[in-house]
Amino acid sequence: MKKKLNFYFFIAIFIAIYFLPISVFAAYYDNVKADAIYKKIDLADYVDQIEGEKLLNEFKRIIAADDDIRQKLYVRLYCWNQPSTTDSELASAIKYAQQQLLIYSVPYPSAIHTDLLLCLGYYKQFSGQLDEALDDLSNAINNAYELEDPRLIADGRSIRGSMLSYQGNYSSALEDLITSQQLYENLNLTYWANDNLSELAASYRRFGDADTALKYQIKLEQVYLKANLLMEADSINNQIAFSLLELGRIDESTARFRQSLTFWKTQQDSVSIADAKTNIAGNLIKLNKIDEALVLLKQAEKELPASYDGPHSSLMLYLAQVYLAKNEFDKALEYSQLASIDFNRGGNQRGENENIYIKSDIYQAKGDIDNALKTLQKFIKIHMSLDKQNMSDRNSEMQARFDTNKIKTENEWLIQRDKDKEQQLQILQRNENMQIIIIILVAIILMIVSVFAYKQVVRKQLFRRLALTDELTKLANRRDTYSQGNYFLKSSQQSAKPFSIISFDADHFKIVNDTLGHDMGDKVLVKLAAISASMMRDTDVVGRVGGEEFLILLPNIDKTKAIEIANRLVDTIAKYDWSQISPRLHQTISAGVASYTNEVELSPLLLKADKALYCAKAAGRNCVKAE
Ligand SMILES: Nc1nc2c(ncn2[C@@H]2O[C@H](COP(=O)(O)OP(=O)(O)OP(=O)(O)O)[C@@H](O)[C@H]2O)c(=O)[nH]1
Repeated sequence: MKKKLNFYFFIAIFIAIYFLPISVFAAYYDNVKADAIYKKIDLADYVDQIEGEKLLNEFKRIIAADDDIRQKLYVRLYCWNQPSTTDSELASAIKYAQQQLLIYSVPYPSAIHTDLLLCLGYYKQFSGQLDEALDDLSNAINNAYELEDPRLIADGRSIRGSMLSYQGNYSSALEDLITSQQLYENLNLTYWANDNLSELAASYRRFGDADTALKYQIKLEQVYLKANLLMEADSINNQIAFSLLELGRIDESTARFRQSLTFWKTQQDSVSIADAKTNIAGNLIKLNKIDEALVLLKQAEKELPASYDGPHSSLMLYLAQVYLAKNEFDKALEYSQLASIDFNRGGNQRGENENIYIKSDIYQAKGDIDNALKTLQKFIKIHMSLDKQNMSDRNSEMQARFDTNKIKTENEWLIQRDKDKEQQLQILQRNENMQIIIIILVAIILMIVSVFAYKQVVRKQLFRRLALTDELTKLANRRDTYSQGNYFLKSSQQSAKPFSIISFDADHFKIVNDTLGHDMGDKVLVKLAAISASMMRDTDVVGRVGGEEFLILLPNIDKTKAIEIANRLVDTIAKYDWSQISPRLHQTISAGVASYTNEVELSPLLLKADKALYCAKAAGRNCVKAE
């Protein structure tokens, strides 16, 4: 029993020590994997949205619930990777960002809070909440500067720059986009540097510098095609088409829009197909192919959701133009009104002014001179203010171009600060790794020590057993038998329960040795031991106390019962088929029984048993006598 307990104890220690490093290892491995996934998502290093979602789910699955740092990274990634095509998707994306902002409001500012604020502003601009979006983005950028976090500054200024550029606020847009461009390049974030460059190029185009835009765009298209980034390549292909259009190269522009239509047909993306058809139709209108344009626009109208206010505003404007050309003035006016809604929602002043101009044409064609004049006056007013802004933008653009040295110095300082922080983080990470290695080493040492300790205990137990066992018969030896006999005697003294012993001895054993040899004599002794041990209870002790003398200890057995047991043993041995050992062998034993009366020690009881055994021998052997 004790032996078993020891064994289980060591097994338990072994398992604990064995599994401790395994769990530490598993956690460490998961973290390494999670960090690699994070990097992949952060660098946009995946083929499409589906792969992106899979990566995000895998990241969530493997990070531990109590891993605060990675859980925060998950919230940030999740915020940016929500679906945002429809109005309801946009609303739920905004809601998620707002809820998380409340959760992570302390400490302020923090990287997660800043990133969530950027995320919120990003979605708000697409849902038409332009002023709020600008506030959120600007606050986030201020926080990013306070945190001296160049990546967040770059993200914030890139998003704000794109938004301002779309709205026609070129000077601020260029300042933002040039800053973010340098930061992305310094941080070696190639994907985002290219993405930002495409916005920068679009800004030049909108600003009237389509040549510069085209130069950047053609280069970018090569980069994307080489990297097999087909979505990005298509996006830049569209930008190139717009630049070509602005440069009056309408056929080349149309060919590129058609190329985009083919691409989206293979992708079976109905919204993007509708967008491509709208763009082609816009070019067809310029070529006066009105009917052809109308077919495409009607197809697009069925698929393009109004929440896509950019492409949708163009669709509405083109439909207004087409119906004007077809002299269907009411319809033209209706679409012009819808275009106004889109342009105002997206804050696109340039677009809205173009729409106002067309509206004035519609009124004029309708013969409504009053409204035609009013609308035209409105157009001139806005046009002049835009022109003024354009002038100031041009000055600012010059300034922005000359200011790049200042921006560069500021950015370099930021990057250096970021590198310092990165170094500190690496040191911390190294320390963490060291701790894990130490835990593993200590566990291995403990494992080795416990294996040795276990072996030592097993060996000790073996020695103990050998010291108390008779080598030939494997019975308890004389020392052990007497020691256990003393113990039973003491128990009987205390409990007043009976205790008996049987001393037995092989009859004429000398003759067996002399005639059959000592080896055969040994076999007889082993058999006698086996027969007697098999006939006793587990609580009895059978020991070999001399050459061919044995002693049986019978706790809780009185004299009558002991005599009965002794007789049964003598009979069994006498009846045993000894010819199995040697043909003419017939072995018997004589036994003496003694029971505890009031002996203080074992020796008087042994003496009594020996006396009885002597009597049995004297009585002719093969019998039992009791004292
Ligand atoms: N084979 C073998 N013989 C042993 C061993 N120990 C003692 N003996 C022998 O046992 C014999 C004991 O002989 P005795 O004491 O004369 O008694 P006996 O011949 O059995 O005659 P009774 O006891 O009077 O019936 C001796 O010949 C011992 O050598 C042993 O371990 N192996």
